[in-house]
Amino acid sequence: MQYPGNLFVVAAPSGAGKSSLVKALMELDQRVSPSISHTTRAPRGQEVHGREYYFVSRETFDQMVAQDAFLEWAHVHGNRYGTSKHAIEQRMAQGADVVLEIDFQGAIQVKRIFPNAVLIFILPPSWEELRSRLERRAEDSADVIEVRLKNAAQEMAHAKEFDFVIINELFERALFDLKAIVHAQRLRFTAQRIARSDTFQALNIS
Ligand SMILES: Nc1nc2c(ncn2[C@@H]2O[C@H](COP(=O)(O)OP(=O)(O)O)[C@@H](O)[C@H]2O)c(=O)[nH]1
Ligand SMILES: Nc1ncnc2c1ncn2[C@@H]1O[C@H](COP(=O)(O)OP(=O)(O)O)[C@@H](O)[C@H]1O
Repeated sequence: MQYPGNLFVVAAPSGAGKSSLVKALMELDQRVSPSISHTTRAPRGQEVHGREYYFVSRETFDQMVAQDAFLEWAHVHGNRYGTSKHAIEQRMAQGADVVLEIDFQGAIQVKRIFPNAVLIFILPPSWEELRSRLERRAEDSADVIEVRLKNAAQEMAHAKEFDFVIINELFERALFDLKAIVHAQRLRFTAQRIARSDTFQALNIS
């Protein structure tokens, strides 16, 4: 499937820093817009329905699955998460760059539908640091943190299926890497458009 904007998919084990990095990217770059997923997980302290996620019941989620409303969806850490077609289609049709913050299963589904999607995996610098970030974030119970750490190894085994891997040790350095990937993709996209169209004419370049 072709689309006029760029699609970036960011995945990482819980606590590696993907939400912080994506948020910082969007503050610096107004051309990137987020996709708001649906989830059956309960909201955390500061989360707002329609901002971080659409928090829905399992029944509503299953109904949406039955209606084919999701581009992709997956079971993650005991809950369901999905990208609704509605969340991204309009912005993509307008040519916006959209960033999906989803798990590796979703990322692989998206790449099948949109082969030009850029898959970016964020790794923590160490296991100790991953655990201490989850603990310092102080949003999840000890049980939930253990489930997330247990799932992290399996998630990280899929990093090799991604186009880019960023190690989020120093935050500013990782943000620089993420900006560089977005920038490089835009340049590649321009080259692809020129290769398949009369872009020289459209730009008035003779
Ligand atoms: N497949 C899929 N995964 C999602 C979606 N939205 C969020 N996720 C992933 O679900 C996992 C859990 O997300 P969340 O509960 O917000 O916890 P966090 O990873 O600690 O921020 C993360 O790997 C998210 O990237 C989605 O729409 N589809
Ligand atoms: N490079 C970093 N160094 C130290 N702490 C970080 C770094 N990146 C993110 N964090 C912190 O780690 C915690 C987890 O980050 P978050 O973005 O919520 O991760 P994720 O979305 O991958 O679960 C947050 O408290 C965040 O402020």
